[in-house]
This record gives sequence, C-alpha cells and structure tokens, in this order.
Amino acid sequence: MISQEIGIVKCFARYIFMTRSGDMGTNQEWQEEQQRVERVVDQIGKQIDTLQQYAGEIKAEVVDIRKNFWDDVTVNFDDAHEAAETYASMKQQAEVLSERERSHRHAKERLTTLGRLLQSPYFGRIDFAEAGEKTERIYLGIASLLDEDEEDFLIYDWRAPISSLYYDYPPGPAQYEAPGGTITGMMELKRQYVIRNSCIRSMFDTGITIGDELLQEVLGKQANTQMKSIVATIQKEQNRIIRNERSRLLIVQGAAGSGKTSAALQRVAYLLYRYRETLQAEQIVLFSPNPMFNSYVSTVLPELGEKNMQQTTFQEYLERRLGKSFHLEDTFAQMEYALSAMDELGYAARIEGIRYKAGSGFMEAIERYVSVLGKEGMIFKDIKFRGEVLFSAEYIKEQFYALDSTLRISNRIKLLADKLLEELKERARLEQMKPWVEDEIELLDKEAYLEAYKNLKKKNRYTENTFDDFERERKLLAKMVVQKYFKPLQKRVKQHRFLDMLAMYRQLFTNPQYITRFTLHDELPERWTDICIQTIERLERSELAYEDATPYLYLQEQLEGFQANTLVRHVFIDEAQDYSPFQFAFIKRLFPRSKVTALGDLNQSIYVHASINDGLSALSSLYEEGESEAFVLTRSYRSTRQIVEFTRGLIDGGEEIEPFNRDGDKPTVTQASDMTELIRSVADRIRILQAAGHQTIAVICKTAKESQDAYKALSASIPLRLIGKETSSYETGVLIIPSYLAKGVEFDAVIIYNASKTQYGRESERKLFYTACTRAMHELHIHFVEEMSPFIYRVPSETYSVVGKSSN
Ligand SMILES: Nc1ncnc2c1ncn2[C@@H]1O[C@H](COP(=O)(O)OP(=O)(O)OP(=O)(O)O)[C@@H](O)[C@H]1O
Repeated sequence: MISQEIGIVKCFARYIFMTRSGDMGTNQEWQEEQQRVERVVDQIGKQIDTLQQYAGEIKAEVVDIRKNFWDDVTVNFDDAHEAAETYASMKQQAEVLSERERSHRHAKERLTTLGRLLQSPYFGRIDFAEAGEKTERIYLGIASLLDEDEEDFLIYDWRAPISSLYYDYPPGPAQYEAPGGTITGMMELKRQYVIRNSCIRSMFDTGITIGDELLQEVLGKQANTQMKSIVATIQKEQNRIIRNERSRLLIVQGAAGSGKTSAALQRVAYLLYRYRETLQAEQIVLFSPNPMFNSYVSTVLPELGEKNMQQTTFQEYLERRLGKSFHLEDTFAQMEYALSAMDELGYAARIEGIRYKAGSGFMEAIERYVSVLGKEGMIFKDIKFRGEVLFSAEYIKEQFYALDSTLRISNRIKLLADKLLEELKERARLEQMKPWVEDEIELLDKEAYLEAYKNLKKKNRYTENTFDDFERERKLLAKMVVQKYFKPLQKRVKQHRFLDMLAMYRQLFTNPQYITRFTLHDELPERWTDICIQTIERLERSELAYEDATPYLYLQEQLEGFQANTLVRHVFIDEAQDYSPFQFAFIKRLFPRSKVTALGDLNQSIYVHASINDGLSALSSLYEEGESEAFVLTRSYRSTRQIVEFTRGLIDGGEEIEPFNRDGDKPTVTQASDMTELIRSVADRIRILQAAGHQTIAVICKTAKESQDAYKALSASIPLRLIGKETSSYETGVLIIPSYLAKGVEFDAVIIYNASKTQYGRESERKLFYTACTRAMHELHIHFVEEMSPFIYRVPSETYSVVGKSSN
C-alpha cells in the first residue's frame, strides 16, 4: 500500500492549526484532516498502480505494433487497385499505432501529475452551500481526482469554475460562474493547508485574503533560480487576470513584484485547462525580455502539469526575419550605448533618432510613404544572369506600374513575381541554345548522362534511331544545365528579391527634406539631419541599428504583405512597457487571430524607445473600444515591507504601491571615498550575506562594461559569475549582472554596485535604478563612491540606514 511506502506514520510531528479567530484548532479536527489526507493519498496510490499497469500494457502494445508493423499490412503493388489497398492498410496500421502512442503519452502525463498529488494532494478547502442545497466540501489541488467509483471529486482542479470561490471570497455569501450560469450560496469555511510528503505541516482557517500566514511562509523563503507556481496563494486581484476570458486585449499595469509574470503564467495554465479540447500549448506565445528570463520561468507550467508555451524575445523574431541580410544590432547593445556613450559625438542625435523611429509618427510616415510608392518611386534591382541583365530594374518598374493600381501593393508584387517567373521560363528556353550550355554539357559527369537517359526512357522517348536519340538527349541535358542555373534565380524572384528594400528604406534618409512629404507639421526631431547622416552611414556598412530594425521590417511587410501566424491564439507580452508603438502594431498584425495579454510597469520602462510611450495606450489604441480591459496591481509581494517602503520613494506616484507585510532589515546605503574602498565594502557585504545563508546574491551594475570591471575587481577574492546578454540561465551563488538584464528576475539579496551621481544622476536613469533595487526579496544594499545618486535624496531618510560616512 502506497501510504506505508511514503511513511505517513511520520506525520505526527509538530503541527500548526490556526482557526479564524487566531486560536489553535483542536487536535481532533487536525487528526480528521490528516486521516482524510491519508485516504486520498491511498486512493492516489491505487490509481497510480492501476495506471502504471495500464501504461505498461500499452507500451508493450506499441512495441509490438512497431515490431510487427508489416505483418498486418498486405503489401501488393501489382496494380493501381492493389497499391491503393496497400496504402489504406498501411494508413490504418499507422493510425492504430499513433492512437496507442497518444494513450501512452497521456497515461505518462497523468502519472506525473498523480506523483505530484501524492506529495501534496491539495492546498485548500472551502465548505460551500449552494442556495437550497446541503454543504459540500471542496478540496483544491493542482489537478482533479475522482474517487474509486469515479463519482465524487476528492480533489478539484484549482482551475475548475467552483474553485474560483476560494480565490475570490472570504467566508460568507459567495458566487461563481459555472457553464450553466451564476451559482450563489454561502461559504462556511475556507481553510489552507501546507501538506508535504502526505503530512499536514500546517493548516489555517482564513478570512478575507488568502492567508497572510501562508503567503508569509512562501514569500519568506529563499529565492530560487526558477520561478515557482503560486496557485495556493493567488490573490483576488490576480485571479481576475488569470480567469479573464472576455477581452481581446488585457492590459495589466502592476508595481514591481506585484505578480504580473506569475499571473501571466497561471493564466496560461488556466487557459490550457479551460480550453483543453481546442487549445494546445504551442498556440500560446510569450514574449519575454531576455533569454535568461525564459529559463527562469520555464518550470512553472510543468510544475502545474502543463506543457510550456512557446517563448521568444522580440530580438529573436527580428533576427529570424532580418539576420542574414544585415549585421543587426541587438537591443542590449543599443541599451549599452544609450547608458554609456553620453560623451560621444552624435549621441544626442542618435537618442532622438531612437525615440522618433519608435514612435507612431514615423510609423504613419512609413504608411504614407508606402501609399505614394503605390503610384511612383518604387526601387527595383536588376535581375542578372552570367553578368548580363536579364530584366533591368527599369523594366521591372514599368511592369509593376502597368499593373492595376487599385490593387494592394503586396498583391501587385505577387502578380509581378508571377509574370517574371513566366518570362524567366522563356528566357531559360532561349538560353539552352547558347554556346556556354554546350560547353557545360561536355563537362557533365556520367551520372548526369545516366539521369538524362533514364528520364527519356521513362517518358518512352527513345526511338532506337541514334540520331534522334542523340538530339533529344542533348536537349534534355541543355535543359538540365540551364535549370540548374535558373533555379536560384527563380527562388530569388519568388522571394521578391527584385525589390530593393534597402534603397527604399534608405530613400527616407538620403535627403533630410524627403520625409517631410509624409510627416505632419513640426513632427521631426530637431537633429533630423544628423539622424539621416548617421542612418545612411550605418546602412552603407550593412549595419542595421536596433531602432531601424522594426521600421525596416514594417516597410518590407507593408510592401510584401504581412507574414501572419494564424495558429497562435494567445500572445503574452511581459515587460510590455519596453515595447514601442511600432512593435505592438507589429505583434498585432503578426498574430491576427490571437488575444493579447500585456503586462507592464511604467516605472520600469528603461529603454530609450519606451520612454515615449504614453502608458500602454499605444497598444490599446490598436483595438476597438470595448475590446480591451485594464487591471492595476498595486500590492508588491516580492520584497520585504522595508525594501518596498524605500524603493517606492524613488519614483513619482510610489505612494500607491502597497507593501505586503513581511518584515526584514531596512536597506543600507554605504559611501566609499574611492573605488578601492568601494570594492572592499562590496566584497565585505557579499561575505556577510553569504554568512547569513542567502542563496542568490546579485551585484547589480548599471552596464555590461561596469559589470566587467566589477567582476575583475571582485573575482580574485570571491567566487562569482558574470552574467551577459548571451547567458541563458543562472545558478545559485553570487552573480554580477547589468541592470537591464536583471529585468523580471529576483534575488535573495541585491547589492547596487555603485549608486553614485555619475551613474544614476540623469532623469532617464531613475527607472533603471528603481528596476535594479526592486529585484531584492530580502535584503537591499546600496554602495556608492563620491557623491550619492540624487534619487536617493528624495527617499524619506527613515526608510534606510546609512553605513559608514554619511553623504547627507
Ligand atoms: N499570490 C502570490 N502568492 C505567492 N507569491 C506571489 C504571489 N504573487 C506574487 N508572488 C511572488 O512575488 C514575486 C514577484 O512576482 P512576479 O515576478 O510575478 O512579479 P512582477 O510583477 O512580474 O515583477 P516585476 O515587474 O518586478 O518583474 C515572485 O516571487 C512571486 O512568486
């Protein structure tokens, strides 16, 4: 029996049972609950045994079908009829095999889930009396479980309609939406459990919120290098986001640490459950801020028994579409420039350019440009063959403008490509007569001749008349030779490579006046001429700056038509504040059949292009009224109360952020008189944090450059790991990381390496500083050299402790 195997006898250790009034509950009640756990675990054990046996049998069947696949298929290709029968019988056999394989996979998945339930079958209970009915006890876990007779639920999936009562109401009148309508009733009890190895470790009867006690326990733990699921403690405001089904666009603006990413991931799990008949994990895409974040969140869904959705970054998408044609700058390289090249010539123009090129003004200018191109100004490339022009750019242009101008440009380009392909066929025929083809034929090897022979034979074209046969063979070989050379040409035409995209994008910058035909009055940035010069210089070097990548692709897609993905049904955009209006418009067009959930925090918009965003309104303006809904999360769960009280002082409107009541030490601020002292004080701090048992300690630097310097200075005395943009995961220990790569992740303790005025003094650096500080769960220590960042001056001084010399 399974319960004995895992040692339930051990359960009579110390336990905590708190009733709503805060009293200790009775031993008898606890024992009854423990006995229920044992009964349920016993049942899970039985189901595991049965399922294991079943899985074993199916596996044997699968092996057997694979081994004897051909025995059950009658193979006969004698005539068409027999061949069709053979095919049908093979198909049937393959279907049986794939059905068995599917059943085996499902059984295995269910076994994994049952294994998880065995450890911790449920985390909550509600006693609910539907109006006029008797009270039912509902136990909630990560998956549902039926009793032996398959009649009653021993555990309800946390995503079942009735389970939402647990997240939405305190004991008292309550209601939930069931498929048949709203169900109202009375919740008589709400209880939470911590069950480990089938033993109840603690049990709380809770009131309004889902037990602060349990949250305290969960949040007080050490940070993990992988995010955890929060199903046992989802808060009401998060539940509304998780279960929202109405809106095409769901916008979540939430404070740092308010559970945006967590809500997004539980929402994915919810949707996969709710639409399990029609929705697959592959039809959900999450855009995340960096590759490390991908690995950070990758375990949440498997922990909940679901497959991971697709994960990508916008950068990855751009690389896939543009990577080969250019040297494409990445978003982090641009960030590094923005943060560290202030003294370089042309800096101000580039920053203005980044802002302008990300905005809706430029996007509209491109749209107007495209409609003018529909009438004039398209630029094409010659199509050449063996150094000779087959179709000149001028000819292609004429053909293009000869097409019906009421058609969309993208359709005209497709028609043009078809026409060119037709003409190419004719050219290929003419080419076959040319002397170079004769020369090539002579150089052909035996295989080519053999192929020509077989080909003619197959077509019954051999006449046994030597002269005719020779002539036919020569023609065929000529065709083969020409075909070999024309294939790449055809491919290029099919890919519309006759369009000179680069020249058309470049045209917008060649003369600073040119764009004014497409812009509204006074819209251009002050340094537009410099921006044009810089852009042209880079394009001439075949470099595409990050700020040019999306507009370039936008122009391309406007001309050639969007490559839409209609399979994807849900897109999640995390750190949505960092996307430009351009990028939002893009994502919407790319996934035309998809609902979008965008999660962001305006106080963490750290990219230059993002600062022009007027909230997430650029995104909502893409949707009709009534199609979108917005939620605000103000409670911060990640950090201790003391850390939140400090960090919220760094930003405007911070007073609206509510800390979760978990205590810790106040953040510290330490001044050093020079770099040597700074390094020493940071090293001392790391040692103290290690001694205190913290698992993940992050030294956050402003840039990659500063991170490298810090690494050089500290790594001699302390083992640590340097995180760069290519890092895709991290382990526990001490790490050094640039601020912008720490986005979305969290650490037990954070040390800000150098919060001096020179590093974090400009208004544009405030949000970066805030983002870095809010990564801390339990401890935050700020070090600086010389003069302290002015952002700290505005924070009430009682929220932090000054260590060593005071800078105030
Ligand atoms: N309801 C909850 N129960 C338990 N833990 C929670 C809950 N909500 C959030 N947390 C925890 O708070 C921390 C922050 O959550 P998360 O990373 O989802 O926040 P965020 O809003 O995406 O943060 P940021 O914008 O700062 O990156 C995580 O450790 C998460 O597990």
